[in-house]
Amino acid sequence: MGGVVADDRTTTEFTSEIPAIVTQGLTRQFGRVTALNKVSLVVPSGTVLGLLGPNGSGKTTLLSILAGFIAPTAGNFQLLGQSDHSEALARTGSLISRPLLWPHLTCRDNLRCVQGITGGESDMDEVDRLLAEVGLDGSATNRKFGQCSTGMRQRLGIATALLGKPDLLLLDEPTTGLDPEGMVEIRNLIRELGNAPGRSIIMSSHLLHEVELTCDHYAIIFRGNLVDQGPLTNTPPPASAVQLNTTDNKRALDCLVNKGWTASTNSRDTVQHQSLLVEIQPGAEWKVARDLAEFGIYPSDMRPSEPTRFTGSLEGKYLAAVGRGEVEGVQQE
Ligand SMILES: Nc1ncnc2c1ncn2[C@@H]1O[C@H](COP(=O)(O)OP(=O)(O)OP(=O)(O)O)[C@@H](O)[C@H]1O
Repeated sequence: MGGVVADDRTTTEFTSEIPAIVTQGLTRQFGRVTALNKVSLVVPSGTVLGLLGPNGSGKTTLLSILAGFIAPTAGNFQLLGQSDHSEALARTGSLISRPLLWPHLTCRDNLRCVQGITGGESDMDEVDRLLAEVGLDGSATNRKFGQCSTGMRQRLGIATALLGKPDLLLLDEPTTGLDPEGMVEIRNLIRELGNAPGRSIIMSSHLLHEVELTCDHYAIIFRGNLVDQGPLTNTPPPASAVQLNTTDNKRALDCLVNKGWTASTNSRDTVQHQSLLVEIQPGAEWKVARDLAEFGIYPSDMRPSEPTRFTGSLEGKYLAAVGRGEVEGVQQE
């Protein structure tokens, strides 16, 4: 696979103070369905942000609004620091659905056609550079699109998004439908693309580990609501966790969070159903019990939790955010 052409400067030097994207109260109705509900998201410049959420949570809707394909019902957003999006959209590349190109044309001719359609001059240097960048150089260049594998088609789709050297890339589930090897290749490609100076990327995914492997920021969207966002740090998992139940888990969760505990509903708990999971240091169960007792809440059941349920990981953040959404009754209207 060809590498991304980058100069000596580091990404950090290019990281602008101006975020790549700022949305304020972004809302989109489809009839009675609220696909997106007052989403206020910040994507720092120069980052690769993973937009996580279960099926139907609003990821495609958000990306489609940012790409200028559909309008929000309410709210607004700045793209590359600009509220007037036309200029910023010229610096934005997107791959929102599967690439639908011409099956009887080669990869090279397909890319050249898209270059023409999107207003670029015929620039074969750019076409060949992009084919190399996404790993479609060599014999792949002249393969007909209809004879390409799903992974190759996806690469060509990404190449179309890269036309015009965009500063911002919007990729909707770029690894969906690929075999494991193809997934790894596309993830590596996205990481490489994200290393280009000043470039920001949002990729949606419903795979936690994919976002962990590929991205440096995350945002979690649940039933149209943004429930968490932040940087992805490689913090080691906490030493321990405890699972507990009370007569009012919703109130107990609020109390624990107020007391500074990292706690969530344990949605993997198929036995106790919606018990709580609290991140603790070994032997600190008594502190949790003490803090709950302050609110007159007494755990009916406390037990050590499996290590995979630790809440410091992205999985923990996801379960906590989705758990909060469920506890708070986040709904699609
Ligand atoms: N054009 C449309 N007309 C009606 N409802 C729509 C339309 N587009 C999306 N929706 C609804 O909006 C909600 C969010 O859909 P969206 O496709 O944005 O979610 P998603 O997170 O991208 O899901 P997936 O991972 O399955 O692609 C869903 O309830 C969906 O049915």
